[in-house]
Amino acid sequence: MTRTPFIAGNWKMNLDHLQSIAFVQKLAWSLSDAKHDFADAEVAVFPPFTDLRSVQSLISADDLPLGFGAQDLSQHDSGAYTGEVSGAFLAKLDCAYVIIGHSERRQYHAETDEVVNAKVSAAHRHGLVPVLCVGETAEDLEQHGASAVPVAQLRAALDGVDVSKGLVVAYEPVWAIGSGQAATPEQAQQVAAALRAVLAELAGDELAASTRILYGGSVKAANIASFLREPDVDGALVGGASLDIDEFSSIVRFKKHVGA
Ligand SMILES: O=C[C@H](O)COP(=O)(O)O
Repeated sequence: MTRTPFIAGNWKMNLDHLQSIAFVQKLAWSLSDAKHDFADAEVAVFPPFTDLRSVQSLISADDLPLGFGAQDLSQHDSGAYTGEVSGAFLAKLDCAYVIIGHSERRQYHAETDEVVNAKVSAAHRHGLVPVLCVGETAEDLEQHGASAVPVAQLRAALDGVDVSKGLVVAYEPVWAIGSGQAATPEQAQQVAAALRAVLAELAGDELAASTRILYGGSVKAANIASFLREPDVDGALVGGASLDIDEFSSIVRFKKHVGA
């Protein structure tokens, strides 16, 4: 089973819609450099909602080799939910992916496992592939080890969910996000393997073997190769470094062939 490596750039709350146009143009130019072969990696950016229309137009008009998605969606499809954005609207904008359950949503917006679960279903209703984030805090790590909380979050998020409708999992230890202190590749592998075992239990070996599991948390050009060498790590969800075109391009250029 071959899994195409996936490098995802989560811009978080950075770059307005005008900046996003210049950024995507420069990024596409940087990635088109023929000296570097990145053809085996799928690359996607996750801009703020307000940039999506601009990014969509640019990617489609210039046929750029970039995917894109949103950073969140509502668990509801429409109605009196002021400030929320429906998966239906994201699908209309050609989003392929949507990040769900990022630790910043869990922490600052009180998103529970139940809400995350409802959002995964909402994404599937609209044909979007969830990039489902799970990860332990420093306290969790100390008290329960690395895998327990991410595994529990994955089980809760997928309760009643048909994984065959599409899924990417992102393992992001909370303490590694934006800290400059990435997890070790060994820890990323250990947790990714535990997550894949849960996927096998819930959805069968074939789906587990074809589902991509990313690592996220202080990924940069200097450490991406060490993560991608691990057999169960299929790419990265990149935050800060995705806002630096040279750095992000260098990350993308580390390609990897997973499986056989
Ligand atoms: O979604 C991305 C993660 O939160 C990682 O962020 P970071 O690369 O800035 O540590």
